[in-house]
Amino acid sequence: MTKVAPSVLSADFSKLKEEIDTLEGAKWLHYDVMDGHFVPNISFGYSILANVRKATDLFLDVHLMITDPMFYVDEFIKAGADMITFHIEAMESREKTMELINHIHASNVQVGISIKPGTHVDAILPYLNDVDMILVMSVEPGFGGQSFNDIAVEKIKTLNSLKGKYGFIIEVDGGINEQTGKLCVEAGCDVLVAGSYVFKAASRRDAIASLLCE
Ligand SMILES: O=C(CO)[C@@H](O)[C@H](O)COP(=O)(O)O
Repeated sequence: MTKVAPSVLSADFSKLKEEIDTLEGAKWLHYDVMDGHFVPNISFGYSILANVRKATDLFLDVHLMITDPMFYVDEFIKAGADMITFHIEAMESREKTMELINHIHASNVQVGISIKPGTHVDAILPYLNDVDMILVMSVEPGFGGQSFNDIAVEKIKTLNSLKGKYGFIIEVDGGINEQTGKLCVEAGCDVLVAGSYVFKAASRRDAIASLLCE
């Protein structure tokens, strides 16, 4: 069954708990961390994540769009992340990448690796046996409300053909709505991140339900 992970980046931060409580039907919450360096935007960090953790039992899917994930990762683990996804483009070597994956797993937190639209799937093939999730970005990371780039669909198809062998799941993020979500699910995607489509909907429950339909 497809999972929907509403992206809290599109919520009204002045009433975060109330906003999270409207997400009926979702089991995951996507939490975008932006450092103003890896991406040209700044969002929120681990202190707010700790408050989000207190406010909800949803699975906290933390997406680190930051230059130095190893430096900050323990803070996000302490704050209550259930899954931590970092970008392959932020990593300088295979050794450092494996060190980060093993470090996160040692704290019993799941690990994802993300690729930007311009990064080929080949970049993450060496890690498929070691991670729980691959996050395919369908927009350039940094901002909500952008249009879906269908380069993601081909990547999802490629990854889907390898899923059975390795056991990871596939998530897509950026420009997801009923139509683009359907394309991704048909290609083999397991988790749909949706920001503006859910938070701007007249009925958030209906928006989430429309993504859950297979
Ligand atoms: O990571 C990001 C943007 O960098 C996303 O999680 C966005 O928050 C998704 O927003 P929509 O494209 O669904 O509005």
